[in-house]
Amino acid sequence: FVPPSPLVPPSPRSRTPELCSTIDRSQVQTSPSASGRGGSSSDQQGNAPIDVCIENLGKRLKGGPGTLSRDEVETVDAALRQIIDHVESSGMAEQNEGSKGDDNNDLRTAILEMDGQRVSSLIESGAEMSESDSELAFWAVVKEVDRCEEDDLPLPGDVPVVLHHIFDADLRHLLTREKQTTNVTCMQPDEAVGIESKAKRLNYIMDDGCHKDLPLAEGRRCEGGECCDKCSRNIFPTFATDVECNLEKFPELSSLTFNNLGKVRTSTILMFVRLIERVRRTIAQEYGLPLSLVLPLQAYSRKYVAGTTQKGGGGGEGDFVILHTDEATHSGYHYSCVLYLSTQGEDFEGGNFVFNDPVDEGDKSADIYDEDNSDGADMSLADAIRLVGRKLTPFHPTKGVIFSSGWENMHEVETITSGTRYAVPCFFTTCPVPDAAYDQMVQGKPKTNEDVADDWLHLLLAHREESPVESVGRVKELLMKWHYMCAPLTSHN
Ligand SMILES: O=C(O)CCC(=O)C(=O)O
Ligand SMILES: [Fe+2]
Repeated sequence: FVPPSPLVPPSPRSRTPELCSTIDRSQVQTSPSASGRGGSSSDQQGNAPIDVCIENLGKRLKGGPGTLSRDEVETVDAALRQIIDHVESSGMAEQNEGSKGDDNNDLRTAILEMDGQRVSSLIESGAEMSESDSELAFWAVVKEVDRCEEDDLPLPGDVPVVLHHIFDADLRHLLTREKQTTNVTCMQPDEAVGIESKAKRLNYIMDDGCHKDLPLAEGRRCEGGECCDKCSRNIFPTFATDVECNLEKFPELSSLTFNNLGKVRTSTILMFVRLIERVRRTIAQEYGLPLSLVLPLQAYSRKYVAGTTQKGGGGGEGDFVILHTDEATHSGYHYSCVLYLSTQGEDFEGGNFVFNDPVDEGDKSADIYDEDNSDGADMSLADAIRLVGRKLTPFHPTKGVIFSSGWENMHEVETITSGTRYAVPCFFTTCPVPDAAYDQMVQGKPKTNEDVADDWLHLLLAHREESPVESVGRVKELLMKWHYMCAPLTSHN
């Protein structure tokens, strides 16, 4: 099978209109070949491309995702590519950065030499890893891991140190990108007594179609964890770059589980962990939780194929996901995320991710099934039963959505009508790991960077064939040690 290639034009992200205005506009021309996508509408309209680009960026900032037509996106894309080329070729970025440029050269040298201590001291004294530095560092780590494997050497402590700086930089970069947050009231099942409530709770357990009818009460349930009392939905149109999710570059991303890493290349394993760690840090930041308290419980690639039926529970191929609540699937799931590896409208059609909420009392116009509403009258009976009294908030899967896992965030995936859709659902808990669990491990909590490197090797990067029992034990240890592996020694407790 040929993995779909993400073809979305890079989004403006940190390329701000201010940057556009610092360069000589006369030098920036839209050439159709620059984007490889042919002429843009700006050519046809006869406008100066840079002005059209700024205008379109303004429109996008005001109106949010989906505001721009494909032609407008292409105009922005083509102009931005020109600007980036121009800035890079004239060395302008380096000049503007002044002495920081020297620091960054030192930083890049230290990264390429895999000198973790030097990277740390440069960063402590003010050097910053840019997006291109973190890419450089990522590939330097991949090379180092592969070299050690080839030469049968232990992994040096510098490897996790450099990885921690990449993770720090990733979050810093993400915080400058677009995020759309909707706050919602935390919800949990209402434990009310009474025959009617009991009957509804039983229906909810027995019949997936009755999920929406479960009586709810305000507040978080969060068994055993320390979730914050703020529930929300956060959409990140540029949570990851196209390159980071590229299935040609990281082919095994399309079917990855931590349980089966024996034949997965180092770069894919590291990119997967990097993305999950970015999610973990974003959750800690968004919900004001200590990072050590947020641990992944599950993360895997999920493939949806149009026209197929899901075999077995969770994760099996299929073409939709029924309305559900993640915390109902597992009481330890407190925060959820879905990352998208393929693009709606290019790799597949349909397949919206949809938040599905009860209609507020008195807001009949939001009800999808309204008898006075002609659309409702055209609905099949099955859809009418499914949708009566509900308000749907679909979003076109872009790069990532992060939300609290409780009943305030019931959601579903609409049927994929054509193509293949790849997603990475991941679920995080705030349940603390009891200290006794580490005492039972062959190597308990890591104490030095070399110990941390050893855990990276044995729990993720060893490329070992293993039995199902071994892999279950390894993944359990990996998840329990996640924070110790992904955050510097100073943040261990
Ligand atoms: O693929 C998606 O968009 C959502 C998947 C999901 O909700 C889940 O796996 O729990
Ligand atoms: Fe879900």
